[in-house]
Order: sequence, then C-alpha cells, then structure tokens
Amino acid sequence: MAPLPPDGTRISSGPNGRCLIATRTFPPGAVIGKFPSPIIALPDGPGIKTTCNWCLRVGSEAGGTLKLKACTACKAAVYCDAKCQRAHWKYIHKAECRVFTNLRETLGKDWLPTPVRATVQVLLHLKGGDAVVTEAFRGSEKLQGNVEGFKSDPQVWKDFELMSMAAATYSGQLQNKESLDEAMKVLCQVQTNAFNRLDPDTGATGIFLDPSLAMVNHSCIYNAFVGFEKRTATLRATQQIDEGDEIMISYIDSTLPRSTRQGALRLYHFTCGCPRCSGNLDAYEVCQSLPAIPLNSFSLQPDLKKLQNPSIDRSKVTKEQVERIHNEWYEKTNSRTDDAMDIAEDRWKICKPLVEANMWAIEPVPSTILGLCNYWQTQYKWVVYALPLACFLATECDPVKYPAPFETWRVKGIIVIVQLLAVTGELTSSGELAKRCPHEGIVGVLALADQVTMCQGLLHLAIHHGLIGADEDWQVLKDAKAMLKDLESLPGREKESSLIQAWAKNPEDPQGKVFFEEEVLKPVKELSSIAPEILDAMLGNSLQIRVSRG
Ligand SMILES: C[S@@+](CC[C@H](N)C(=O)[O-])C[C@H]1O[C@@H](n2cnc3c(N)ncnc32)[C@H](O)[C@@H]1O
Repeated sequence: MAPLPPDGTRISSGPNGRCLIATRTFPPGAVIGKFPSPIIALPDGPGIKTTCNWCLRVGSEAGGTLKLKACTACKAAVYCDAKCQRAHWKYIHKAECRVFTNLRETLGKDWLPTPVRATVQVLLHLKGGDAVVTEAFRGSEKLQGNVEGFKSDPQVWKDFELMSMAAATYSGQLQNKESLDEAMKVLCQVQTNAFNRLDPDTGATGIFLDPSLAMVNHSCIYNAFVGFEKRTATLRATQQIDEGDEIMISYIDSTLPRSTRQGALRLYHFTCGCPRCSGNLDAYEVCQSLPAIPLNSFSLQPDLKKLQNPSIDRSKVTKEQVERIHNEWYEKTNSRTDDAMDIAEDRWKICKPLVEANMWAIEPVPSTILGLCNYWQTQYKWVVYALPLACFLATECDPVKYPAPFETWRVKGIIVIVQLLAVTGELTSSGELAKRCPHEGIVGVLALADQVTMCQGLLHLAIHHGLIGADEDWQVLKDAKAMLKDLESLPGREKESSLIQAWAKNPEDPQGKVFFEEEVLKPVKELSSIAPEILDAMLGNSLQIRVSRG
C-alpha cells in the first residue's frame, strides 16, 4: 500500500521517482499536511541522555529548561515525564531497552550513533511484526534506498557495513550474511528518507522519518518547508502552490554555494536540476525572482525595491570566488574550538571580498555574523554589541536568504533582537549603558528610542509570522506572547500600547503605521547600519573599539 498523502495532495510518479503533487491551491504559509506519527523520531546519538526520547524536547543540560529522568533499567534513555516514558516504552523502548543495557554492560557506553540507533529500531519493529514499519520498509511501495548508489562509493559502503553490523548485532539479529544485507538495506532506506530534525531554539539535532513526508522531493528553490514541534512535522507552503504543482522542499541549506550543495546532496544520489543549480543563481538572484517578496511589506525589511534591486557589486566577486571563499571558510574555521574572537577574525578576513561587494547575504558572511552575534549575546562585556548585529541579520541577510517572512529563522531573528533589547533596556534605565558600551552610535540610538515600544512592535511581528510559519506550541511563541502581555500591562504606557495594537491589527492603520515606522523600524534600521562598522572595528583591527577587547 502506498503511503497516505495529506488532503489536497496526491503521490505521483515522475522523472525523479515518486513525488507529492498539490490537488488544490495552497497560499503562502498554508499548512499542507501534519505528520504526527513518524516511524522514527530520534535525538542525535548522545542526545539520548539530554533530550526526552519521546517528545524530543531538550533538557536543561543541553540548553532547554526541562528536568529529565533516565529509564531505571537501561539508564540511558531520558524522559520529561511518565507519560512520555510510557508512550516510548510501548512504541519501541520495551524492545530497545535491552540494547542499551547490553551496551552499558559490555562496552560501558550509553549511546549509539544516530543511524545505527535508527536501524536498530527499524529491525526491532520488523521483528515484532509492526505493520506500518513492515509496509514502509518491505512493502510493495517501500521507501527508496538507493542501495546501488551507496555501493558505488567504497568508503561509504564500508562505513555502512560497519554501522549495519553494529545495528544487526545490537538488535540481536546478526545471524548470517542475509541478515547483514537486510540491515544494510534498512540503513540505506533510513539515510535516504529521514529528515534532519533541527531544534531552532537550542540547535539540537536528530532525525525524523515519516513515509508520506518522505515522498517530497528536493529543490534548492523550494515552495514548501518542514517545521518540527515535538513528534509532529508540519509541511507548509513558502509561496503559492497551485493545483498540479509539485511540492518541493530543500533537503539542505539552499543558500550555500552550488558545489557545496551538490556535495551535501551526494547522500541522496542525484544531481539537482533546479533553476538555482542550472543557472548557478545566488541568494540575491533567487530572492529577486520570487513572487513571495511582497509578503515582506509586513516585516523588518519592508523595502521591497531593495529586495528586488539590491545594491550589490557583482563585478567584485565572481561565483567561482564565492565557492573558493566558502570552501576556505569551511576548511579553515568550521571545526575550530579555540578563542571565538580569533575564529571570527579569521572568518572575517576570508569574507572580505564579499563584504566589499556589499554581498552580505551570501554565505559564509551571514554565518560569520551569526556566530559572533550568538557568542556576544552570552558575554557580559560584549552583549550590547550583539544588538546591531542581530538587527543587521534580520534586515540585510535573512530576508534575502529566506524571502518568506514566516520562515522559522526569520521569526527567531526578531526574537533575538527582543532578547537583546531586554538587556540594553535594563542597562539604559540603570544608567549603565554608556559605561558598558563606548560606541556613541549605539548609545545614541538607544537613548532616543523607546525600547519597550520597540519590543512590543517586534513581538507583535514575531507572533504574527510565528503563528503562520510554526506551531502554536512552539515555546518561542509562547514566551513571546507572555512577554508581550507583560509589556502591555505596564502602567503609563496606554497610548503607546494602543498605537502598536492598532498597527498589529491593521498594518495599514495610518497612525499605527507611522508610529511603527518611527518607533520600531527606524531604530532597528539605525542599529543595523552601525553593524558593518562594529564588525570592521572588532575584527578588522581598526582601533577605537578594539582597544577595549582586552
Ligand atoms: C526522500 S526520497 C523522495 C521520494 C522519492 N522520489 C521516491 O520515489 O521514493 C529522496 C530521493 O528522491 C529522489 N529525488 C529527490 N529530489 C530529487 C530531485 N530534485 N532530482 C532527482 N531526484 C530526486 C532521489 O533519488 C532521492 O534520493
């Protein structure tokens, strides 16, 4: 039996194998389908001890807030409450618990690499006769495995053999060559069809496999994206999808240079023929061509002309140079763990040609700024400087990289600005700001701004888009709503609150619109405009600010 597609779609066969086709129109942001019963939903290997093994919420040790308790038998899998533990026990842990007990007793280890654990789970489900898993992995419409493709790379195949041997051994099913072959087939199916499940709040990763969702093919110019909330994946349209259109998501970060994308797609054994790949289009060119641009009129980058005609100088950097810059950045800095400022300095040097060409949204520039912004956000002496960087990312980089304003990274970017304003707001009211930050530009903008109004406006924006692009249960949204409620109940702010609320209800409300532009957009833009100078001063060895880097 073929996997069941969501309402409004059908599974069809095409040149790229099976695919998901819309049978009606989906406007931008519409939910195409929810997938609440995955066959596999796992945290990454070591995450077995830091993430609830059922609902996949992250515990306090890994950046979340939950206190987690380990299974008393295997002492490896952790849970946030008894309900999650019972559900996981019933679904798989009853069979899997023994695997981790053995692992601890024989090797003193308490986790398995993610693909190995996923394969163990599938083998155990198959042995137990689970109908859904049997249909998906062995049925007439079984998941694609690309076995021949994997086999053609001897190194990959050798790794797969080792992983499959481990999975078959730990699941108690390594009897002969056939059982190893069976485990290898399962591993290939898992690798081809499981999604990387990235938690946008904590950065925790894991995998998620649902047979219907696995029917969606890839394009680097996607028209849909997948978000995860606990054990549910939601497929949403990023732009209008018409009846008969193929629904396509990006399996990888689509804003990376073409050769890097092709490298990442090797795991899936196809060469992408989308317009971004065939025309070697960069993030600006793709953004310019998308019908989703007008959605940005209600965003932190409402200047649609700027998105349509960016003022960048392509003559300064060829596309081949962009590829080289990205490779150098990745090879020289990606796995470094030394001083964060030294890494940022080296990254900045590598990015220089892109910066000089004003191509701030081309990777690896945004990743360089984001890395620094995340680091400064956690540092007492740098936290104020993170604010212009966050404003810059949200206005100059993210709208180009992710043109639909409801994509999770856009919403998250706004929330980071609010979090930083909460810090600078306190420093301003305690008179500490100028002492902590000698940069007159930042102090000047913040002195004139009403930072509470800024937070209110930004929170309204984040909630508006968050409710389109993410689940209502998303903790970031819940926190944003609670914070907005607190701010709106502050005494003496009735006038500001009513103007912002009027704008949030109707962005065309003339008074509310002017108020939002003056009180929220203008200071965000001013802070954003300071970012290049801060980056150059901190990382490019120009003196003024760097003196205090100490
Ligand atoms: C998750 S599956 C998608 C469903 C798959 N087409 C099927 O028939 O089962 C991923 C596989 O689909 C194929 N695929 C996905 N996107 C593709 C594309 N843009 N071009 C060619 N093949 C693609 C590749 O074989 C890839 O390994």
